[in-house]
Amino acid sequence: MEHVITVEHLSKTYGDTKAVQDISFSVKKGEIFGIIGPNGAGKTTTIEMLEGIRKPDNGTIDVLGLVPNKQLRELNKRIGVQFQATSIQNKMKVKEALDLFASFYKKTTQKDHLIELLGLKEKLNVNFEDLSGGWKQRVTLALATLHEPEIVFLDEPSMGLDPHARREMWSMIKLLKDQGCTIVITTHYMEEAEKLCDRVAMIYGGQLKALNTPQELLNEMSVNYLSFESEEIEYDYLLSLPDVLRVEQESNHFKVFSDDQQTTAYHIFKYCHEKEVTLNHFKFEKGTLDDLFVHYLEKEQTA
Ligand SMILES: Nc1ncnc2c1ncn2[C@@H]1O[C@H](COP(=O)(O)OP(=O)(O)OP(=O)(O)O)[C@@H](O)[C@H]1O
Repeated sequence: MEHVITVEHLSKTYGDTKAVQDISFSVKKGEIFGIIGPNGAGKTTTIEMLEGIRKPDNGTIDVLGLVPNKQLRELNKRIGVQFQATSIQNKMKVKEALDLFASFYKKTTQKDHLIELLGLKEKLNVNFEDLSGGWKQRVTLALATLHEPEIVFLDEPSMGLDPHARREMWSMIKLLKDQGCTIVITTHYMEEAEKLCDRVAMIYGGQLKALNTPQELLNEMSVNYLSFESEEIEYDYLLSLPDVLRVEQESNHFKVFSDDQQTTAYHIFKYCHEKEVTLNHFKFEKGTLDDLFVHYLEKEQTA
């Protein structure tokens, strides 16, 4: 598989803040690659170094055979960067914004196709300020892709969107992928990473903590759990059971993470039967990247 981005030992410090520390990864041609992590993890710093906007302190970056911060003009012909909605004039009509951005590039044969693809036709004469958040994001996505870039960089593209608009944004991004575009996206919405990305790099405190497909990450980490409510069962008892990795308790609601859910469930039911303890809403739950993330954060805090 061809790699379009290769990053080796990348670091960036602001004063005392180590924003990115010794990160290495590669992005494959045609994939949706997610950089995920909580606020302040180093996602924006990382993606902006790939875009050539920020200069790394250490390490190397190769994007389409170019060094981003040194060959920015060449790079900008081949990559697309989604601008923040705030960088577009409010009184500008959608059509005017598309025409303006198209004038920056030689190759903009995509314009009509994008209008069609992103469903922008009905909004062409609407002022940017009068669009909803979801439509604004569609427009900025179109502006980023007018020149048929090989890679598109999206920094938190569904930030502030309602769940419906967010799903629509995912469909748009998948359409771009279907056209052969490679997409690098930062997000702190774990559901977005799980549903949209082919592979995700999980960063926290500027460090790369994990890199894999969302499914493999979940498989590796045993984040499936038993969920139930009980007034009488004890946290320490649950934690003492064989195969149990950890237990989360919020008042009478328990999540029991186990290497062997069937055996753990058997022990819990047997105990409850013998002690006449009542369990409610017992379920076998599938873990999500959210659970994986909490797991990582807790590991960090106890380390
Ligand atoms: N220009 C800057 N000057 C000083 N510190 C900065 C600068 N940019 C980012 N930082 C700090 O570097 C760290 C990483 O920030 P960054 O914006 O890359 O993280 P992020 O994961 O994108 O977070 P968010 O989701 O909140 O934007 C944070 O501690 C942040 O405060």
